[in-house]
Amino acid sequence: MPSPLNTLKTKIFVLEDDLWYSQFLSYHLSLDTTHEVRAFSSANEFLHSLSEAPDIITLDYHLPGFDGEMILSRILEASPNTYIIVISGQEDISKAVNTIKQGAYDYIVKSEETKERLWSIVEKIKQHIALKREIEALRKEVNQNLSIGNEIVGSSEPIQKVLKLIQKAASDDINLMITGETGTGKEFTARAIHRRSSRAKKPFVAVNISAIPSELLESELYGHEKGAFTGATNLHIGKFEEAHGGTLFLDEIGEMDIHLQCKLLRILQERKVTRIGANTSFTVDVRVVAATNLNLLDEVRKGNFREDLYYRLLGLQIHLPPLRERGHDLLLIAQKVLQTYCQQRDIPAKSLTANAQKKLLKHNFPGNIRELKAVVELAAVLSDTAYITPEDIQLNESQPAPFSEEKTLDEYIADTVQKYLDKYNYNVLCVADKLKIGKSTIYRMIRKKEVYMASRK
Ligand SMILES: Nc1ncnc2c1ncn2[C@@H]1O[C@H](COP(=O)(O)OP(=O)(O)OP(=O)(O)O)[C@@H](O)[C@H]1O
Repeated sequence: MPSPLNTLKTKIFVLEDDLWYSQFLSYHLSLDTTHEVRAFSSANEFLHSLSEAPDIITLDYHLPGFDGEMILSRILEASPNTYIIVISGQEDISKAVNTIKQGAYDYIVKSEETKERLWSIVEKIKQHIALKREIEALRKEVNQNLSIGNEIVGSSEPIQKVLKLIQKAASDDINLMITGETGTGKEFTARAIHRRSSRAKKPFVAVNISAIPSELLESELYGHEKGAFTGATNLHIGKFEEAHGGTLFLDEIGEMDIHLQCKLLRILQERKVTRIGANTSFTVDVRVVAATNLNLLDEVRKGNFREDLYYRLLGLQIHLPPLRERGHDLLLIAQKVLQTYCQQRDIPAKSLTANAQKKLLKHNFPGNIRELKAVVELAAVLSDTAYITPEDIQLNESQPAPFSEEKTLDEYIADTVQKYLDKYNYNVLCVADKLKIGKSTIYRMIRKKEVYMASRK
């Protein structure tokens, strides 16, 4: 069965002042019923019709009163995707070369063989066009599948903002800083961005800084030569080198030892890495995506994180909201996780009952998407039917919900003031204004150590 792409008509314009020859070409080209042929004897009328963007034009190069070169360039300007076949009464090799250099697809001299040559050129062009349309359709399909919204689902306002940033991050090569509580999907997001970036064909290398002892981190990141230190029995390629051309994801960057931060800053500035024990350095081209669940600016204030490194890494910042701030997105994610789980295990699809959904919505999910995923996957195992019921949902209720803790009113007030101080960079005047309280109240709370000028973790 012909593909729908191949059943589209091919629009062909014939520009020829010799009436007999024009009819000859048009008749011949119309023998294929998928061709839609239109003949022009006047260059003016022809030029006005270029907005119709024909697929193919046969161009008589020697129209009386018109310069063939000028018409050719007008066509290329007005309809750059049109294939132009120049037809000339005279054999002139240098003109043929020039027209093709200018952008014509082919050059035919009027002769006994014109009909056959024209036919085979048109067939070749049609194959090109079909291929182009197919590529275009595939590209659209791939882009749709790659649409970030298919992967990171959610319609809540915070997630819609995040999705916009992710799209920007994918189309630019700027460094990224992804922040958010544990399990909010920082690595998941970094991978999604990498897959959509110009570096997609190169590696994505993830390093969890907190999981590697400080004394090993340097060698892990930059590599070492054989014999560089006791125990270095083999050459070791560092993560920077491994990620060359691609993306290096530095998870929990806030946990990096302050001494190592200095070296990282230098490498990011110079883009050159020297393996431990080596005499020479080499250039690395990596996009660094740093992630943290700490308030890194706080760490800077406390002297735990270098300010210069902070700004070097910052680039574009994407903050992933916790699940409890994503409203009903939680259910969309749960359904997606469920669908993926069932597909991967080749088991019939399951869905959440209304009561199961309510139960999920009531839970606080301190472990965010990681916790939700574990809960939903376990529910899929426990459910014996096509439905997930509340009984299948096993929640770890030991974690208190944020406001379920019993506190005095003063403690709640102090908490609120602290949150505002953290949010507004410890600007007391601004916080006093926002909360409609006196600034002296805040200063008193600071003196009494009820609130702090840097957030307590
Ligand atoms: N939008 C999402 N849709 C489906 N699954 C997700 C999504 N975001 C994250 N996940 C899944 O949740 C789990 C945790 O995600 P990830 O490791 O990216 O979180 P994180 O913020 O980097 O966590 P941590 O701070 O602990 O390193 C992973 O299994 C990941 O596949």
